[in-house]
Amino acid sequence: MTRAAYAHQVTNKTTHALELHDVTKRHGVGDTAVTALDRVSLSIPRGTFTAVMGPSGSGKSTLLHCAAGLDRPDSGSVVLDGHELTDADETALTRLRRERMGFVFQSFNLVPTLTVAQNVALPLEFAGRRVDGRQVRGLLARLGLGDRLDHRPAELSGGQQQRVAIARAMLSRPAVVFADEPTGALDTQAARDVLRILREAVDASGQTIVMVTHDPVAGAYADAVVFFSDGRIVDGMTRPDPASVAARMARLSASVRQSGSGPSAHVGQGPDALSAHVGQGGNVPSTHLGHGGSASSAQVRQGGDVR
Ligand SMILES: Nc1ncnc2c1ncn2[C@@H]1O[C@H](COP(=O)(O)OP(=O)(O)OP(=O)(O)O)[C@@H](O)[C@H]1O
Repeated sequence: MTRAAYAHQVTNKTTHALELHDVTKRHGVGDTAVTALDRVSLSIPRGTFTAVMGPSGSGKSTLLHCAAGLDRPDSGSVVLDGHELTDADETALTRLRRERMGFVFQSFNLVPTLTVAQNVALPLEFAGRRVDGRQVRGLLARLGLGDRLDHRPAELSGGQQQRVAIARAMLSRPAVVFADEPTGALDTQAARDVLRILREAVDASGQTIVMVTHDPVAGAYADAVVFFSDGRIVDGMTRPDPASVAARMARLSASVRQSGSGPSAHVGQGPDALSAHVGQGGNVPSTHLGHGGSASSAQVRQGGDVR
């Protein structure tokens, strides 16, 4: 490794949990090929909560898959917790996922035959690490499941099952928790409980969370929202509130409907080469959002618009 590359990794370790540089991912081949991510750059500071939003088909899931090493970009680089994923072989990726990432899915993905406590301990056991029963019980108690340790998933409500999945994702204090529509299958109250828990994990424990969601209320629990359209980051918002997020989403969806697919669906100021810098001021590291290219850049200030 060159000295510059080493310096980059060290810097990255102290500031950003996740960085995507100029990531492009195409699905399919020939005439039917789709560019799901188009030179996307994104830096997520440690201890922050980022929501990824955008119309259906805009590339959110592909982003999550590339960021978690579940899918390989065609070009560009992904660095998670200081580790370059794009160079890693499958064994190394599996280890990185087990040791440094947590996952929360819409459908909970709990093992039905295991108890709550066993489900939570499972990733650590897979990783061959010691499971501290006290830590498992303490975490579940904090998530309001202290009296459900020996229940099976089928004996829990949807919201309770998702809280188990969150405990499972967070037990090992991973560098990043990826949440894919974590409230999609929940009623309003259970969804709020889950979002509050995610928020608290960031505020109290410094957890880094990247969450894909369609729900403006969910997006508003994040520190920053990154808006996708046509495989590009086209907008960003810090200190989001549900009404502003809903308005941006409506604008994006209308723009996509008007223009169909293609670069004209791009929302934002300036030409195709848009980058948005989402900053929080002071010493808080900023989330840098960019779409590759050279021409224009934009700043999102606290709670403000891209300019
Ligand atoms: N395996 C695949 N083969 C071919 N095309 C794909 C594949 N996966 C995704 N795509 C296409 O890539 C684009 C981005 O898809 P992606 O699932 O990332 O979008 P999304 O924003 O997560 O959508 P949704 O909100 O509907 O889940 C879409 O046009 C989709 O049809």
